[in-house]
Amino acid sequence: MEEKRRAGRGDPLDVALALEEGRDRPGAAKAKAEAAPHEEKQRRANPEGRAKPERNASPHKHGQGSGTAIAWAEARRVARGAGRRLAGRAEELGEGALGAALARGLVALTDLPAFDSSAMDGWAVAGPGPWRLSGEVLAGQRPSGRLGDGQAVGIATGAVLPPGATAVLRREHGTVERRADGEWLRVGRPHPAPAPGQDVRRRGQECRSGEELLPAGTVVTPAVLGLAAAAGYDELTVTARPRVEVLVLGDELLERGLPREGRVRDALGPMLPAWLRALGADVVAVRRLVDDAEALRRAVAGSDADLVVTTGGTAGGPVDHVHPVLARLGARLLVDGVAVRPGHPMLLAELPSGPEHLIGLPGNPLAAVSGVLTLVAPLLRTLAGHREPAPYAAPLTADVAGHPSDTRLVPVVFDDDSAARPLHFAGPAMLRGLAAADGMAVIPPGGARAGDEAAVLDLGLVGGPAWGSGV
Ligand SMILES: Nc1nc2c(c(=O)[nH]1)N[C@H]1C(S)=C(S)[C@@H](COP(=O)(O)OP(=O)(O)OC[C@H]3O[C@@H](n4cnc5c(N)ncnc54)[C@H](O)[C@@H]3O)O[C@H]1N2
Ligand code: MOO
Repeated sequence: MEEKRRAGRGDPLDVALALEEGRDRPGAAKAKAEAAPHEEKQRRANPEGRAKPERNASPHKHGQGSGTAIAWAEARRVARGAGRRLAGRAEELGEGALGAALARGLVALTDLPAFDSSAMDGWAVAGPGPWRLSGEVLAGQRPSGRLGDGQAVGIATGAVLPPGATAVLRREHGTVERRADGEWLRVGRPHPAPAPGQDVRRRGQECRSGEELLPAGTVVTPAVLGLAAAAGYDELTVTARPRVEVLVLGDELLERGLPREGRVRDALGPMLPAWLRALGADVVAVRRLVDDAEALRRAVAGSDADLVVTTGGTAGGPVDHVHPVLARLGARLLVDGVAVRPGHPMLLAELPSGPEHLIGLPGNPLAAVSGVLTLVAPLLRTLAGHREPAPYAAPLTADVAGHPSDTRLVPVVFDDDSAARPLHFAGPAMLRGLAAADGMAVIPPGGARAGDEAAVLDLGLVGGPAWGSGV
């Protein structure tokens, strides 16, 4: 009871800091789970799930308990609905297409297999044995003629079945006898005679020409490349990759060497581009900017990307320039703060000119990742034409303390039974938990108990398979 009251009254930042120091408080989680409304319940109670009215960017402080934060699930919906699928374009069939989404369904350009062929090395036979044996047909060759009943020809796996052949006898199931009148093939004991059609791959077994093999929106994986090649494609029509520019803000950031004199290494510059590519983006530039409003304004206004992602400067500190710059650019804030920990100062803005959207990720590295999962991934999926991944849930192995009113995203690893074990070192400024994690569990306001099913966001495969462009 005491725990419950403490948690209910606690400053949200206190809770975040307690977690950052690894002082998870399972008791508080239990108590609050009973007291606080579950986000999903709130959503059901408001099935419309409408976004808060959009606001023009204001130069004033945001994301610091100003009351503008929207629920986590709502923020994802707003981000998903903020853009439109980009146009399709032809892409050579190869690694360059990996990670893009098919703009049209993949329709077979041929029957597969394209012809009747042998599934085994052995002999193509016609009718019942013994068979008089002559010649051989290898993969890629045309058979020289028709087989009559009682005739056989040597055949390799994948070779065209000669017309008239009724079955294939595997090499290990037959014996060849040399006689004065030629070579004769018999079924070797104890094997049965091949049934009609045995070990024959029939034309069209896998698909008929014109059949849809994969729907539009399928992400191009290595397997899709293989299937498309088999089905006759030299290029694919894929949805263009959203062009994304990353602006890393912060005078305190170092590109190399050890942290020193109050400065820290930039952890986001090396992390975000690969992550964004895995989400289907074409990362056109990563720029580090000093904390200067005019430099930021020029960089945003001058960008020709579809989406600009900034890191840092989202809060209300003395050199946090993102809000004022958006206000100067006449941006509309679609999301200005999200009820999620970490990451609550994240924002999504629509710009009147230049890049269509800007997503401001908080500077704390795990908070930035929370912004990637909450705003960037849903928007990129829409722009890139990716389908929504199937959600999945896993039981938690331990109680997880909740925030009184916000969703928490907590790094977890799957154990041998596919249960999710919450990791320590999950404070907003930490990456140690995340780097060891398989996913991020979504902990509703109030927390969750051991055994509760928690939704888990995949990390390597955020929002779909992680096939980057490789560049
Ligand atoms: N008075 C308040 N202050 C803060 C609040 C609040 O509610 N009231 N919220 C805190 C939270 S939560 C977050 S998250 C941060 C978000 O701040 P910004 O987006 O403005 O980020 P910065 O101030 O620029 O940086 C925060 C922190 O992260 C470090 N950082 C920034 N960029 C990087 C990078 N690329 N690699 C590694 N580390 C980075 C930076 O040095 C700071 O330590 O605001 C809190 N403050
Ligand atoms: O809690 Mo902040 O949003 O560090 O991430």
